[in-house]
Amino acid sequence: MGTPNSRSYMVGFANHFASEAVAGALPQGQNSPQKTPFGLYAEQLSGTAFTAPRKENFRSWLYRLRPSANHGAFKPYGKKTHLETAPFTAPPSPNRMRWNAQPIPTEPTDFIDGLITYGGNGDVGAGAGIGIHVYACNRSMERVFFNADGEMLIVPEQGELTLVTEFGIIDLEPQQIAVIPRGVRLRVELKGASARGYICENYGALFRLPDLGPIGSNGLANPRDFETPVAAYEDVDAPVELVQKYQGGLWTTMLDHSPFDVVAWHGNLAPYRYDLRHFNTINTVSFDHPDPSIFTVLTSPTDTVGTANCDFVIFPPRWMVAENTFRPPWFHRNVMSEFMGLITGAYDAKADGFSPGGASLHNQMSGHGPDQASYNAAVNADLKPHKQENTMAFMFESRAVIRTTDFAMNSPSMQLDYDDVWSNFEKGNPQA
Ligand SMILES: O=C(O)Cc1cc(O)ccc1O
Ligand SMILES: [Fe+2]
Repeated sequence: MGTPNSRSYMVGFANHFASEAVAGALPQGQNSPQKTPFGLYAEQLSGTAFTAPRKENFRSWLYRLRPSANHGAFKPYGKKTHLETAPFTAPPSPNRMRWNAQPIPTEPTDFIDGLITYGGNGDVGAGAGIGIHVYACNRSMERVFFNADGEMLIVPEQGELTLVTEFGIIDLEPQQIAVIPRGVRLRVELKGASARGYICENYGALFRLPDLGPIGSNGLANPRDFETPVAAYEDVDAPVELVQKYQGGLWTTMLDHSPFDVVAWHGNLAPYRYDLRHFNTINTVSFDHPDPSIFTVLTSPTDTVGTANCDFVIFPPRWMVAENTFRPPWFHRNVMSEFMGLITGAYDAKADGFSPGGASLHNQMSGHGPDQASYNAAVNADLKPHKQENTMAFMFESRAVIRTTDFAMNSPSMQLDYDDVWSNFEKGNPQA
């Protein structure tokens, strides 16, 4: 399949965009005229209920060569994968967990077959919670995928990708992220020999920018740094497999044409990418280590104000200037559950053992914080301004406990001695 070459983006977050790959393809002044330009098929794609309040309402109109209804029955995918979906039924573990990176497969493996679920929470059927996956693959997809269960936040750690979508084409590299809305057809192509990264599958409310409160009207992830591709389409009449994830199961059917046949579209539901290096980091210039919510890039809220279905939080390069302060993350026990990954470099709370492609899970109320080497270095540090460089860690933080899969629990990459990073701290001495 040939990939069209156009690579242009429109900027802004949740904008109402309009884009046409062929001039005149978008109907003017209405969505579904009796006869559309060029005989294209008008189709609405809804990301929220028709009746969602206007500021929460996301939908787009697509104008395509064929209706996407033009397909046969889906059959169960058949092949065994490591993909799982909430509700996760294994008893949740109170233990802290950490994993080394998953190896790149040796067998030919594309993005679909390279998905490995670590865990998640909530219930896909109820539209709440998240699934947490890693992808590790060594082949471009020669088929098409869509996820009916939720939007996908893709966080590459290794390897550049081309994301061919119904809305256009996104180039994606480590330190950038992309969000693919629920249902949007996707072909993940590799630019190099392999690729690896993380995925947060969001069954709940759509990701959005967090409120800024007293920070004001600018800062953190700025809306203009989000990029949505312009319309680009394939006119290919050849068989192609279409795989969907539906209520946790994978299903497959054959199409006789490329589903990337959207010539024009308009609306506010569309894939986007964001470069984490554009994050405008806000932090203390006086003392103490603030809560990590200052690093929130995107949030999926719940009905309980301030209590997220998922916060996507990053730990970007930044100046550390706090005076008379223990600068790394403190010891803490959190009501929210924390899944972390590392895109590059080292993380300031973990001197070693947490490596790029690796992961950690600190579930609700589990005590965690700096390891001993990080602690000792921080209490003895000369507190001059210090630039924390070459680092990019992230966290998927969620209101509900993250239940792990059997695969994650039994993976050889799991570090069975993780508890030891906190076992040898010297006792405090109030008598001293
Ligand atoms: O546990 C972690 O490393 C993530 C984290 C970072 C931080 O700066 C404060 C709290 C927190 O949970
Ligand atoms: Fe934490």
